[in-house]
Amino acid sequence: MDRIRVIGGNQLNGIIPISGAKNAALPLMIASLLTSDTLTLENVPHLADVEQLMRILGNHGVDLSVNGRREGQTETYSRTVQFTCRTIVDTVAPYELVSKMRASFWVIGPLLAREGKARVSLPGGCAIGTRPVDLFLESLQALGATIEIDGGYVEVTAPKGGLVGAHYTFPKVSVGATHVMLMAATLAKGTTVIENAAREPEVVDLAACLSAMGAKIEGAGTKTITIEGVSSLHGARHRVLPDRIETGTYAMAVAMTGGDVTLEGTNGALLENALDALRQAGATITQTETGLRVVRNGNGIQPVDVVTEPFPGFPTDLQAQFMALMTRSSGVSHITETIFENRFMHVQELARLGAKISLSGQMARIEGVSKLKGAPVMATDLRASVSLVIAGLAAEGETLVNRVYHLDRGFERLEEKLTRCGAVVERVSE
Ligand SMILES: CC(=O)N[C@H]1[C@@H](OP(=O)(O)OP(=O)(O)OC[C@H]2O[C@@H](n3ccc(=O)[nH]c3=O)[C@H](O)[C@@H]2O)O[C@H](CO)[C@@H](O)[C@@H]1O
Ligand SMILES: C=C(OP(=O)(O)O)C(=O)O
Repeated sequence: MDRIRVIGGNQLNGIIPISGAKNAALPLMIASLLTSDTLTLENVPHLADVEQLMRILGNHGVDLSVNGRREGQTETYSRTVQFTCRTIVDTVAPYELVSKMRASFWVIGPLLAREGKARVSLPGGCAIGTRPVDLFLESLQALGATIEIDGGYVEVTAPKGGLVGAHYTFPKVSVGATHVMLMAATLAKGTTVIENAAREPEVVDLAACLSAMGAKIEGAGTKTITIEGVSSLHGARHRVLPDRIETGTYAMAVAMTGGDVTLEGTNGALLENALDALRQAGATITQTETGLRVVRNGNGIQPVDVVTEPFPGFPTDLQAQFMALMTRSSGVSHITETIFENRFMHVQELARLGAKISLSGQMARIEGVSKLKGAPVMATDLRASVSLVIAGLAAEGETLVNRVYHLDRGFERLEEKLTRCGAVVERVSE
């Protein structure tokens, strides 16, 4: 199994191209199930989750055509991919495919809207909490669907005349359930109003793509989204927005090691809250014409308290990385996780490197230390894994990060991007 070896101590200097966002690409790809025309997506990142979703979509009848790399900028693997689903050949999403990745459950919305039925395995994904699907089911029921759970599968059926628009208030903000209700409502009869909708940039990106496909959507990016159902959607061309979590991750890596890096092709407006925290920690961050420049020279890392919240709050997907940074701060900081109940699996691994962290319920207290020392570590989820790479970049000696497949789910060419900026990071196969 592959591992990532990090030799700490080097600053980061140079350019890191930011890829298309995993968490936007996945729902955008799923939206291709809503039309018999071709949906062309540019800037699709080359990630294990994207490849897995391609297999899942193929199973439903989506034909794929991959058209090479984007031009003009520093080379990335991000590609233009055409998705064409002339007919849905199977409305079953089987356990073997869905259990590997939570977002694959989201096919339930388009399959239901277009075919009137779906049978989708309950999902898998990162081990960061229980992650129920009650909000998906409740919101689809609001559109008239009937739901049964059978043998680990959700069986969902639309009423005879198809889904019907409705007014639904999410009792809790859910990114995935907002994506799914949004997609389903585009083909429902009449008007749907989603209250307490997720406001994440990835929801806005999906709404923009659906609108380009002929959907009538207002309010994406606010708490209330209104959708006027249409009888069919058509093809479109859409560019996946830059990955704000990858952006924040590399910004935190630079804040950790010191140096001067431009995160190319990204936009600070996607993660203002996290950038504010980084500025308080001592980094200088400026938007330039080509991307986001992150500099930390001379000054140390200041302790900063953060609380994870739905957008526009501090993202839970940057919590582990920020904790890694705080392990080297010059004081005591607190990080409170409010989204997932079990997203502190990196704490004990950071402790292997010498971090001083104590947990009390959903709050971590981090006492900064003057040095970390490399060690073998293992993470159980994607963002926790990359937090260990960040810690390793500032640790003395060698850090070996096991279970690299987590990293491959969400970071395109991580070791290459870091190495080009002066880090010593390599993949070792055994
Ligand atoms: C592929 C993708 O985009 N994944 C992101 C998405 O996950 P995902 O869409 O799964 O996360 P949600 O926003 O749905 O989850 C937020 C909270 O709502 C709870 N919940 C959710 C659905 C439900 O039916 N019932 C319920 O109780 C969850 O357990 C969690 O406590 O948003 C999360 C929160 O920003 C991010 O960490 C993930 O990276
Ligand atoms: C938690 C994540 O992914 P998923 O929702 O697919 O588990 C993530 O991207 O950090």
